[in-house]
Amino acid sequence: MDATIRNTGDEVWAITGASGRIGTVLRQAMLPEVAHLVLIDVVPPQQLDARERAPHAELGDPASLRAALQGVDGVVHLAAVPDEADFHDLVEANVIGTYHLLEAARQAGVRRVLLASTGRVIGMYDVGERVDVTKPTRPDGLYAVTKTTVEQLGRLYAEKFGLEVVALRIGAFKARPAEARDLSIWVSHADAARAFLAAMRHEPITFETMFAYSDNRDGSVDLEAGRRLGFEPLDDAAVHREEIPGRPGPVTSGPMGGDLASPEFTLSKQRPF
Ligand SMILES: NC(=O)C1=CN([C@@H]2O[C@H](COP(=O)(O)OP(=O)(O)OC[C@H]3O[C@@H](n4cnc5c(N)ncnc54)[C@H](O)[C@@H]3O)[C@@H](O)[C@H]2O)C=CC1
Ligand SMILES: O=C(O)[C@H]1OC(=O)[C@H](O)[C@@H](O)[C@@H]1O
Repeated sequence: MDATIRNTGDEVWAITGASGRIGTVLRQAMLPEVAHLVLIDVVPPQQLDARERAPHAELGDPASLRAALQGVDGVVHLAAVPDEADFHDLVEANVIGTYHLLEAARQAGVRRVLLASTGRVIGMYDVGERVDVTKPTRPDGLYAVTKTTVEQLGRLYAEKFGLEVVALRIGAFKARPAEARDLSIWVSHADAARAFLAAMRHEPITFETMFAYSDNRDGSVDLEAGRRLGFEPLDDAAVHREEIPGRPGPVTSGPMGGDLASPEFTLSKQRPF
């Protein structure tokens, strides 16, 4: 099977969660690559370029998503509750919201959808284990459970309905690594942009899963799945080790999810019943 990099210059892409941390960075990286960008967020995106539009749409309203996705070739789906929270809220935004997004994309004739997953879907593996995308998920909390479902919704929409879907398991997205755990899970802004652009351009795609991490020398996820799609990360958290308060070494024991994998963290976010 010959791999090709698609020329996307005349395409229209949409970003959900466009006003958020990752959305703001991807918006800048993607605008030069396409004809138009459609920005979807409950927080209105600021300072629209002439080639950007921001229709009112939200995850809870599938008809609004379908209208916003008319004429769109590719979607980057970032909008979510992005961390541990009450399970009911996580399911509504991340599971039902992603179902609405995928179904709206199918109805609107979108070709490709990139889904934001997280490294926390493998957060119960011990640091030091080498994890590739073929290993079973071991979510470190209820947020991560909803993201494993996001991945499986993507697989279903690819295999049953013919959408091209890539699930990107994003690491800790920060301008610079800020704590010991980041030495293994950091993804720089530039590498995140490289990951999403590669996933959008590569063909052919049916359903793929990849890690969107920087090339951290202390990392323990296998980046080969992304490399096969053309993602070449260029940054390494260890280069910035001296800038991290306390100049820590890499974490050498415990779950990859760190403190986020503790029972207390998850329980503290749940509405009691
Ligand atoms: N920041 C990180 O280090 C990581 C993020 N991720 C995932 O990447 C994605 C983006 O994360 P961030 O940019 O950090 O989050 P963020 O919270 O900064 O941005 C999310 C955006 O989605 C919007 N949004 C939320 N609910 C919405 C709804 N119902 N309808 C429309 N828009 C809605 C919010 O207004 C916000 O602007 C999330 O799916 C998150 O789970 C995964 C791994 C690491
Ligand atoms: O594992 C982590 O630290 C990251 O995982 C995520 O999925 C979260 O969205 C992000 O806020 C965390 O920083």
